[in-house]
Amino acid sequence: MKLQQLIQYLHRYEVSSKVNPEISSIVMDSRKVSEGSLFFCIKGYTVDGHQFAQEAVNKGAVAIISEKPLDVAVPVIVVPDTMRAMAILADVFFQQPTHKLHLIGVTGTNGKTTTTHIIESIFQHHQRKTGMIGTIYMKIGNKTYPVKNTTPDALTLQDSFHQMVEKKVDTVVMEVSSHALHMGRVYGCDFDVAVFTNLTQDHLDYHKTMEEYRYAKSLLFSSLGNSYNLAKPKYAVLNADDPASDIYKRATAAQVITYGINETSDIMAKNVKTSAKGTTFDLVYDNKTVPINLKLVGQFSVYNVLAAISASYVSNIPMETIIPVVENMRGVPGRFEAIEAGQDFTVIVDYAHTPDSLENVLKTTKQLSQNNIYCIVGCGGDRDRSKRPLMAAVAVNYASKAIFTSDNPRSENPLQIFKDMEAGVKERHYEIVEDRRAAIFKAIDQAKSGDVVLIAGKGHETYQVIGDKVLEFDDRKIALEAIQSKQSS
Ligand SMILES: CC(=O)N[C@H]1[C@@H](OP(=O)(O)OP(=O)(O)OC[C@H]2O[C@@H](n3ccc(=O)[nH]c3=O)[C@H](O)[C@@H]2O)O[C@H](CO)[C@@H](O)[C@@H]1O[C@H](C)C(=O)N[C@@H](C)C(=O)N[C@H](CCC(=O)O)C(=O)O
Ligand SMILES: Nc1ncnc2c1ncn2[C@@H]1O[C@H](COP(=O)(O)OP(=O)(O)OP(=O)(O)O)[C@@H](O)[C@H]1O
Ligand SMILES: N[C@H](CCC[C@H](N)C(=O)O)C(=O)O
Ligand SMILES: [Mg+2]
Repeated sequence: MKLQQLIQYLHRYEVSSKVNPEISSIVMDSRKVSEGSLFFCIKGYTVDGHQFAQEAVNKGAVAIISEKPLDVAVPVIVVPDTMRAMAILADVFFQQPTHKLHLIGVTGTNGKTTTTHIIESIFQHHQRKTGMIGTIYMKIGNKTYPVKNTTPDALTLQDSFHQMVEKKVDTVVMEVSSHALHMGRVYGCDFDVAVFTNLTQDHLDYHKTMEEYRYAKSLLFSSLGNSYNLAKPKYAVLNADDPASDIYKRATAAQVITYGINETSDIMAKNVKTSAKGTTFDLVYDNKTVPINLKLVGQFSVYNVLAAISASYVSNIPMETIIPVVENMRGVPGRFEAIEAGQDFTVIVDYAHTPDSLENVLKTTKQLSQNNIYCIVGCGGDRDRSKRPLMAAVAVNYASKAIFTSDNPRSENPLQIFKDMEAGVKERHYEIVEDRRAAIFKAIDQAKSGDVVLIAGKGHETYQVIGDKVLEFDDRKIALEAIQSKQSS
């Protein structure tokens, strides 16, 4: 595509030259520039990408998109906001891939990764070729690709959609984080179905207030089509039991379908019964009632399943296809994942890293065992500090033995993170073991028959970030080592 053809999609810009080179790639990282690239200067949180313009030109960039005039030997297109320009041009450059896909976006504080996996599985069983983008990986069919963010920047995102279209994917299900909505990473995405899981405290380091956080999530619903198109109707799938849904309902012009357990909703679960073996409920929809038998445990799983059922049902997948898939779902990596090596106590690795998710998981754990519950928990550094005392309080309230340990301390001193956690706990019913491996070994060593050890916070993560070091670390492997070491001693 030629430069001048591409930039005509920008609303407001000034271009320093009429030169019209062919654009071979669009890039936001100077280290990835090659001959023929169009380079976007992005003011980041760490550095200002404008300082890499010359380096980009040296590497072969044939034009630069910038927020100020630059003294370089290639055309400079000055725009008010390079991030916005990048999202618009990425959509155009990759030939508006989301118009060719059935795109389902899932937002909410907890349950996005789990819900997207259930939706993916339903569509796959309906013989659809799927793509998935989220916290754990990007997937095309069953092939996985590593990711840096839950919802990637607009360039990576549109490039991924383009690759999916090339590989004949017809349906994409993706997690849409509040950061992404707020930063405009999903501008240009033509969502067909937007799903809301729930809203509880997280990310106040970034959004500052719950109102701002709630507002960021509303952007997914307000971006759904404003005029009704019979051939491609848009749907907002909302959790009737979460008060934020009232706001999202008003934010969207799309058809609204609700799901829930307590409030009357279009797709409802009644008579929910949870046990260690699974969960049963009556699925009530369209004046029908169908008994459901899940292998997934915990009431929170019912919500994720209802959200996935609703998103699939409005996408015209018959319930006869949907129901057996949800009944056979065995879970998602690092989400309530049991580590089994023949021991007589239960070890669960889970990604709970918010007060609400930790509470949900601990409640579920308590239903599974009358014996001691060990909870190993930490809080990530350089993230919402105000959730730390709340998470600590939840751990101490629900567990028989809480062990505070390091999660990803990042640039923070772990001792300061423990201090923030301890502020939420009145009595000292907890222990601090800074080294996560030692904490896991300690709990597993002490666990007796029938006890449960919950290792919370890192789930599928295979690393631990301490300072600027990214060290290999996988809760699941360490837990297995600890169980085996106990068995052989
Ligand atoms: C705060 C934040 O969101 N930061 C994102 C941001 O990084 P940044 O602003 O630090 O970038 P930067 O390093 O300052 O670089 C600025 C620009 O200069 C460029 N550059 C940089 C160096 C160089 O040599 N040459 C060069 O051109 C960079 O490519 C970039 O375009 O842009 C990067 C590229 O898109 C993101 O990967 C990065 O996410 C970081 C890793 C992050 O941790 N983000 C979190 C807060 C986040 O977004 N989380 C949500 C999930 C939350 C949840 O679900 O719980 C998510 O969607 O992942
Ligand atoms: N519907 C739910 N409500 C509350 N907690 C949940 C729910 N579903 C899962 N959880 C808990 O939250 C944790 C994270 O779940 P999941 O990874 O699906 O959420 P996510 O929204 O993708 O999180 P992230 O924002 O970090 O990507 C799980 O390990 C579990 O402890
Ligand atoms: N997407 C979440 C992941 C948190 C995972 C937890 N292990 C941590 O490092 O805090 C975040 O960036 O806040
Ligand atoms: Mg996720």
